[in-house]
Amino acid sequence: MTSIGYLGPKGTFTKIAVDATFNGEHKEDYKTIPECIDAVDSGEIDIGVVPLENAIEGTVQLTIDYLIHQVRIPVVGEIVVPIQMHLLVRGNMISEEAEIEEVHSHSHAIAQCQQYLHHHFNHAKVAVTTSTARAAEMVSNSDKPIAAIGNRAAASEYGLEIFKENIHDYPNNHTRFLILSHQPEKVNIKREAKGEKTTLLITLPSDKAGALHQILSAFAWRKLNLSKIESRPTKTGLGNYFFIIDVNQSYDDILLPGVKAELEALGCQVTILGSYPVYDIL
Ligand SMILES: O=C(O)C(=O)Cc1ccccc1
Repeated sequence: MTSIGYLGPKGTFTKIAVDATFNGEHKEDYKTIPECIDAVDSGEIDIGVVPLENAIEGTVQLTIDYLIHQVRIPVVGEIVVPIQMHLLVRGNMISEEAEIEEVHSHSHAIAQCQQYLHHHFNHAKVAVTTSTARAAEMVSNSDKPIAAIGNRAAASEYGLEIFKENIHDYPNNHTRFLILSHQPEKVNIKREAKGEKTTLLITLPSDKAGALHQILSAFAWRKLNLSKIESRPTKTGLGNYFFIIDVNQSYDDILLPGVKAELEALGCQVTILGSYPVYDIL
């Protein structure tokens, strides 16, 4: 049976992405994103699902950096999930905000509720956990007046109450999750894809004026639509960057190989991180 690893425990947003995309496969939770990625790389599991980018907070640096610098696993799919953050507490324990002494969650969840926390919980200690569901689990095991930021599935998984709904600072909140696998033939998804993407990792030749402009023109004159461009440090010194570019189409036989050849002729290094379908959970 195909096994799928995810950032756990049960009740994370990642688990919501997995449940909405895969059928009855064996699902294995991991405590951290690197542990999940390592497990795919070593073959302990067939497929891994990890968060990549949130509409409010941006890229999950841990995921992208781990995939660039530590472990290269092809991206075989993307899942886009709507995100609603709630404040979760143990039942019958808390009647007003002022009683809550600590708020726990994943750093990305805390960042998505920054304004809310600033206005309502300046009195409280805010603490980072490995995931939102881990925070919910901690709250359920504690007899202190503390709260977690997480989703409705975590509230029911750990028997918590929703003290305040929808505390994320901006309404159109979505997260992109990556499906990673060395064995694309094992990826069996129960949804229709809504499109295709290709993600490229590009290293520029050093100190060449106009290099980024030339890179972008290679896409532009072929009318290739880009949905994201981001720079990340190469970690070799200040001012050295990779560019990560998402193109809104699959790696075809003509256009994208043409871009790759053109960029290599300019002295760039080009790596294809994946060409994959996109699934939207609505
Ligand atoms: O901690 C979780 O529930 C995750 O899956 C990571 C995450 C955190 C915040 C928004 C989306 C995903």
